[in-house]
Amino acid sequence: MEARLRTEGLVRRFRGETVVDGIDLAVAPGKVTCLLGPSGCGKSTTLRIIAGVDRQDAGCVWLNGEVVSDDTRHLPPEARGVGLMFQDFALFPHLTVAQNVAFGLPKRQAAGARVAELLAKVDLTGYDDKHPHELSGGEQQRVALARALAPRPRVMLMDEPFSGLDNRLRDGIRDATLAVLKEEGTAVLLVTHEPDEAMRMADEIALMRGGKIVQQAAPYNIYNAPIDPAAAAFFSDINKLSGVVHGALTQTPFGQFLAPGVPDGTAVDIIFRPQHVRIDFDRQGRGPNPTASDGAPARGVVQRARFMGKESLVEFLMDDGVSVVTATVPAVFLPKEGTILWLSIRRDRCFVFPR
Ligand SMILES: Nc1ncnc2c1ncn2[C@@H]1O[C@H](COP(=O)(O)OP(=O)(O)OP(=O)(O)O)[C@@H](O)[C@H]1O
Repeated sequence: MEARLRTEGLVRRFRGETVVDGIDLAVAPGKVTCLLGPSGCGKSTTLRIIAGVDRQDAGCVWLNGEVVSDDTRHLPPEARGVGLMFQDFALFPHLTVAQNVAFGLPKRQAAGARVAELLAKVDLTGYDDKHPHELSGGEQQRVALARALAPRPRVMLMDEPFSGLDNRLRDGIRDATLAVLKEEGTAVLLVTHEPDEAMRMADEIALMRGGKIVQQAAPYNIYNAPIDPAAAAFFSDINKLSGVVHGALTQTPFGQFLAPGVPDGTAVDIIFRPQHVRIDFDRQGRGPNPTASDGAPARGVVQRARFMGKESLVEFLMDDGVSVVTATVPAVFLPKEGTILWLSIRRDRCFVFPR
C-alpha cells in the first residue's frame, strides 16, 4: 500500500550541529511507526519538520503522495492536513467537550454526528457538555484524541502523547487510542523515548541515535535481532560475555559460539538478555545435559539476588572467575548468596558483535 507519510534525506542543523541526519521514513495507512530513542537524538525535531512547524535544511516530506516540503516548497502546518497530538494536549478550558472536539471541523459542516461518533469511539458518550476541568487526565487525553481525529486526518503525528498520564491509566489509554487509530485507517508517526510504549504501540520501530535511524523493524525483530549492543541494551538489561575469535568460533563459559565472517584475533561481545537465561540445580557437580537450543550449561555462584515483584534478578559469578551473568527468574525463587547453580542461554537469543 502506498505510504501516506514519507520522508527522504531529512537533515536539520542548529548552530552548525546536525541533529537530524538523513531521515528516511514511510508510514502506510492504518500503520503506526514509533520514532524511539534517547533524549536529544532528534525525534521531536523530525516530527516538527513533518508537521511543518520547523523546516529542514535538506530533504523532502511527502504527505498523501504530494510533496509538502522540499528545497523550494514549504506548506504551512495548517495546510498539511495532519492531526497533531502532543504531550501538553491543552484542551480549550472555556469550551465544552463537544465544542473542543468540533473545534477543528469546518464551520459550515454539521459537526453533531461526527462529534457523537468520535465520543463513542473514545468511550465518552454523554460527556458532551462537560468542561475539561471536570475530567480526569485520561478522559482529557481521550477528548484530545477525538479532537485530533475529528477532521479525519489521514496522518497523525504524536509526540510523547501519553507521558502526562499516570502509569495505571496509561496502558488503557494507549490501547484505546491504538484501536481508534486503526479503525480510522490513520497513518501514525509516534515519538517516544520509552521502549515499552514503542513495543506496545508500533507496527514498526525506527530506533534513532545521534540524528540517524540505526535500525528499523517490527518490534519482535528489533528486540530479537538488534543491530548492535546499544540497540540491544535500549530494550532491557543485557549480559555481555567477552571472547576472541579463532576459526570463526569464540570460546565462552557456555561453550563455543559461531562468529561467521569475523577475522581471527578479533575481540567480540556475546550479548543476551537476563530473561533468556535458564537456571537449574547442581547435581553433584553436574548440570543439565547440553541441548541444541540451549547449548552447554555453565556453573555459577549467586552473588546477589534482588526481589523485583513479579520476578527476581539474580547475579552470578561464573566458574571462569571473570564472567558475570544476570538472570531473571520467577519471584518465588530467591536463591541465597553463595548458592551454586547451572545456567544455560537460549542460543537463538544470543548476539555476537565484534567489539
Ligand atoms: N530550536 C532549536 N534550537 C537549537 N537547538 C535545538 C532546537 N531544537 C532542538 N534542538 C537541539 O536538537 C537536539 C535534538 O532535539 P530533539 O528535541 O529533536 O530531541 P528528542 O530526541 O526529541 O529529545 P527529547 O526526547 O528529549 O524530546 C537537541 O540537542 C536539542 O537541544
